[in-house]
Amino acid sequence: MTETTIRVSEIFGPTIQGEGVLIGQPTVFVRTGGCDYRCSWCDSLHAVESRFREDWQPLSVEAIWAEVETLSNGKPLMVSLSGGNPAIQPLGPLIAHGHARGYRFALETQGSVPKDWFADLDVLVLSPKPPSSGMETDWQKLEDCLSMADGKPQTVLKFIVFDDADYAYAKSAAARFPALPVTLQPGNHTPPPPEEEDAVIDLDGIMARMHWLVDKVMEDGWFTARVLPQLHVLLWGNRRGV
Ligand SMILES: C[S@@+](CC[C@H](N)C(=O)[O-])C[C@H]1O[C@@H](n2cnc3c(N)ncnc32)[C@H](O)[C@@H]1O
Ligand SMILES: Nc1nc2[nH]cc(C(=O)O)c2c(=O)[nH]1
Ligand code: SF4
Ligand SMILES: [Mg+2]
Repeated sequence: MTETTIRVSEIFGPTIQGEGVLIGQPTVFVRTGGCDYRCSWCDSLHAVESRFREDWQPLSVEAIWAEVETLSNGKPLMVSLSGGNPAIQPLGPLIAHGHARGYRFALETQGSVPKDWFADLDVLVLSPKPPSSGMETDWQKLEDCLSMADGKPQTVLKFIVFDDADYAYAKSAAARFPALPVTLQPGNHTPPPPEEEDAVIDLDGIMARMHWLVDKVMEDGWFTARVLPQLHVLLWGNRRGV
């Protein structure tokens, strides 16, 4: 038994990873509760805002693991750690527990809270936030995240792009870390009210921004970047738990 408790908003899957370099890969999500950011367009407010706190459960590693094993039918796969900011939770023991059973771990974070256990991950997705989010990037913290990872996990940058200013941010942030692969993801303007499970998505808007972003990247000649939609949003809209 470990003493660790982790604040969990939801555990779901298996589903496909809908975003970034692992797009399409089967995975179970462990979404932690709580975030040090408040992005204007956050699509996961049910795991961010403190008014949903009572829905977040403090769970032991064993309890989380029982759910992951049930969902994956005991077959090792990639576990996606998201949130909220999963970096504010003590996830080291969970990662060790899963690795011992043949599972792998990818973490999604904005890069504001470095942790030494980042080095134990298989994939680290850093998604620093562009101007449209209303957040400020602490570049030192982002660099500290990379130092903690110590070159061990596959590390990638994922930028959300709504407009020209976001694109310029992605371009200059990527230039700071020339060794890291980049994915660009058009923003989804219609995060659902967290109370509403099935809010209608602005599919035309998402497709228009995807086209705009592809054109932009081609015109700019940024041929090392990958442009990807949120596949799960195209398939299932803003539904939770998919
Ligand atoms: C909900 S966040 C949780 C992990 C971490 N807090 C972060 O932001 O990286 C998971 C991913 O969704 C992205 N995301 C959040 N809201 C979005 C939106 N409205 N449109 C597109 N991507 C969004 C984030 O940038 C991040 O890459
Ligand atoms: N299928 C699926 N893919 C995802 N990629 C990132 C997600 C997230 O909310 O962190 C997410 C999610 O919630 N579902
Ligand atoms: S950092 Fe991630 S979880 Fe936190 S508010 Fe921004 S998008 Fe949402
Ligand atoms: Mg999401």
